[in-house]
Amino acid sequence: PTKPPQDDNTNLNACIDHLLRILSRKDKEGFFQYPVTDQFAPGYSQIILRPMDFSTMRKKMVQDEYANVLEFRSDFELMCENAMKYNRPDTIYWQAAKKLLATGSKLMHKDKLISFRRSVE
Ligand SMILES: CC(=O)c1cc(-c2ccccn2)c2ncccn12
Repeated sequence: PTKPPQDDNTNLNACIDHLLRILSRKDKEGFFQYPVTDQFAPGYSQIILRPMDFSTMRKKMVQDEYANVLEFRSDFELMCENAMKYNRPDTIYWQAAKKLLATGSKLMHKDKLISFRRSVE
């Protein structure tokens, strides 16, 4: 008999947890693990209106706030884009964000997500 469909987020959260582990492991300096504070980054909260970081993504996952992987990917892209907006291109933060974004785009490429989705159905 086929497995009954799990209407909870078990499969989705397992997939997001897997992606979170891979992506946050790339952030060796720990720049993206927690919310950026104004004391580290003067004026940050005035410039970046939608802050995002790995700990917030994990919290959203646990609270079942992601309906699919694309919503998770949007938060990941927002986190990288925030860093490339607030910081100048010659900073370690900007360069780390660009590198991380490239890794995430390859990992969560649309075609990959479609074939993965078909494999778990
Ligand atoms: C991600 C980011 O923009 C960032 C992280 C940090 C950060 C993250 C952890 C410890 C210290 N700084 C930061 N500091 C100054 C300016 C920007 N940042």
